[in-house]
Amino acid sequence: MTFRLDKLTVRHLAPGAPVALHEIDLDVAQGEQLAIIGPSGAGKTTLLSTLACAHRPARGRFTVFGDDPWALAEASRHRMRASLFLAPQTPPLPPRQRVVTAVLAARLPRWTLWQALVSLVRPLDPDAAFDALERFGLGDKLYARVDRLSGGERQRCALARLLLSDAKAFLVDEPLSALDPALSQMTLTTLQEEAAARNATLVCSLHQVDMALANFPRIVGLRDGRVMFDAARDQVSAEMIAALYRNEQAEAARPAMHETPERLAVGACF
Ligand SMILES: Nc1ncnc2c1ncn2[C@@H]1O[C@H](COP(=O)(O)OP(=O)(O)OP(=O)(O)O)[C@@H](O)[C@H]1O
Repeated sequence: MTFRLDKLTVRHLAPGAPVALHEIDLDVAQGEQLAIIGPSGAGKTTLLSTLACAHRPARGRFTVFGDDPWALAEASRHRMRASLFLAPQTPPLPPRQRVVTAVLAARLPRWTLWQALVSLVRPLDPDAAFDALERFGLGDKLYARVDRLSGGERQRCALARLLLSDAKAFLVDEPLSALDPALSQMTLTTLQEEAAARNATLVCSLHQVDMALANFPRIVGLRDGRVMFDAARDQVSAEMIAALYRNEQAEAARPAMHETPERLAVGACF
């Protein structure tokens, strides 16, 4: 089992921040691939960073590869984190770095300090970086500067890092937000093929419900920090999706579209 969450509650540290995840139950087996969907603010990013051991839960039980990360010594937790690759929505890549160096940074945990320093000046394995970039259609950007990449190129550059990591679980936050449909499909296919090839677990948050349903066997719907459903994709109905994305505030503010004759008549009288 990669992740086991039992009634997990997570609160952000900011003063007055509301609970971001409420009593989440979630088991994810090693090698499983699932998509997390839900409206903005549902808690998708918080869930992914909790799985990456970046947020200490407030309550509940949480294990990663069978261990509670927050019961481990810091050094052991750090080693555990090296098996978890979190790809944030906005990747924190050094802007002035060359793409090749940024991608090879995935190898840092395996390198000595000397190798890391040498690679900053003369990249140690540019062929590996090229191969990883090429799988995301970015081979021609190998020696470009990170701050000259488009938003979508930067996102894929960060995902190319994932291919060079030793991670056993990929936690990918909205990887398609800056990509056109063809690149979106290529990106998901590459992530899924890599995960399957090394039996890594893939948890991916997506705003594109159609892409989630077309590509992932298991779908978790999050709303207001709660799991609304956790189902095989063929069990996810249009009604479940509509309920997940129902915008209560907008509905309350919108005037009724189809007034009944009685209500119209009453309105006309007063
Ligand atoms: N650093 C933070 N401090 C305080 N509250 C936060 C912080 N980050 C997120 N939140 C709050 O936690 C809740 C969940 O946010 P989160 O970013 O996990 O949602 P999301 O589903 O990923 O949203 P989106 O689809 O817009 O990226 C929201 O109410 C958000 O305002």
